[in-house]
Amino acid sequence: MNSTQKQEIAVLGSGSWATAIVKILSENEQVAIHWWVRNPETAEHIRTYRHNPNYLSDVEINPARVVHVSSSLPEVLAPARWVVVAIPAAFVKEALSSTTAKHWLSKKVVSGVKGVIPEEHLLVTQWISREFELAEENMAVIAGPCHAEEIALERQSYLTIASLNLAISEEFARLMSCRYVKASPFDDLYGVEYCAIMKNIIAIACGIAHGLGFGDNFQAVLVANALREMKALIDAIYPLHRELTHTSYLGDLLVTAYSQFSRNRTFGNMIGRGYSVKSAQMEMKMIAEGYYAAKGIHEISCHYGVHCPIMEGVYRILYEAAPAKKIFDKIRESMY
Ligand SMILES: NC(=O)C1=CN([C@@H]2O[C@H](COP(=O)(O)OP(=O)(O)OC[C@H]3O[C@@H](n4cnc5c(N)ncnc54)[C@H](OP(=O)(O)O)[C@@H]3O)[C@@H](O)[C@H]2O)C=CC1
Ligand SMILES: O=C(CO)COP(=O)(O)O
Repeated sequence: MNSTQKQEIAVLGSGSWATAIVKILSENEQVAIHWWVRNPETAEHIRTYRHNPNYLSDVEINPARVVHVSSSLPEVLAPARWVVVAIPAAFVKEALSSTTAKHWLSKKVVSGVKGVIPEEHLLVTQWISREFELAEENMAVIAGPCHAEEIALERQSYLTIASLNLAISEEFARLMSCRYVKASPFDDLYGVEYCAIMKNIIAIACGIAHGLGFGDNFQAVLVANALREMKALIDAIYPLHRELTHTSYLGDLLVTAYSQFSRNRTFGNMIGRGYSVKSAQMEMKMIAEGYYAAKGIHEISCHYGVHCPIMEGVYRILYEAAPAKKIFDKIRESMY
């Protein structure tokens, strides 16, 4: 690429994370962003007023970088070399259903999604790679402890760009680095993607514990035990020497487990306080990915025969209406 050529990037999704990614990428004058926003009225609002009306609405959208906002997926994909997916996992299949392999030809795909594709038991990168006939080496994920709300405030944040192909992670990490974001390349694509999914379930567990009246002492032990659980499952699925103290595993778990911005923790807190799943979901304007992930990870851990008492407990509370207090009494006994 010569120095005047732009990096054409499609960003798919119009929630908080897609908006934050658009903001980060817009800091780089070498990029041209084509933004897919599913609702045509929202797209029109962004084109006219340069703000997403529904999420991170204080963020100003820079027209010099965001050159195209559209509800047509084929239109947005056509010019792009990179495609960033930031749609909650439960809706990815439906959202991409208007496209075929020909729309994705030669693209490099970066997933910002932290969830499993329902019923498929596949990570988002695996599903996209299979569905649109892309090599796994052309896939990457954006991970790390980073809440969209803090990106809106330009608070110093760290991201990990993981791919089987280090050249891709390095190139995209450069595009995602700016004054308030340091993005680093990494090679454990599937380990990072699985951990990012599991930490959302653990955050729900932390929220439930808080809602039930447990304190910080209990939560610290819950998180430490949960980290071992995550390691046992990921090592069974993708055996590899990995230090879970890396920012993209432990850091991501900590921010979601403890942050005031965490959707999953907020959702869990309501469950612990006695809300039904339906009423807690209705209270939330945003998506708690851990709700869907609890089912996917339950099925995957059963398949691999790995005992995950904390994540399993969350699954039983959310999907089998098991009483939270009873499940947490058992978890309390089993932890050390
Ligand atoms: N928020 C964050 O800080 C971070 C989020 N992530 C991940 O990013 C992904 C996206 O989450 P996030 O941006 O937070 O989500 P939000 O809760 O902010 O937004 C929800 C998004 O889901 C869309 N949506 C709702 N229902 C449907 C549907 N039926 N079909 C298609 N789309 C639908 C909404 O579209 P509409 O507005 O049109 O209804 C909206 O764009 C998740 O996997 C999350 O884990 C990762 C890192 C940080
Ligand atoms: O996946 C996310 C951030 O990593 C979003 O979930 P939380 O808002 O629960 O942290």
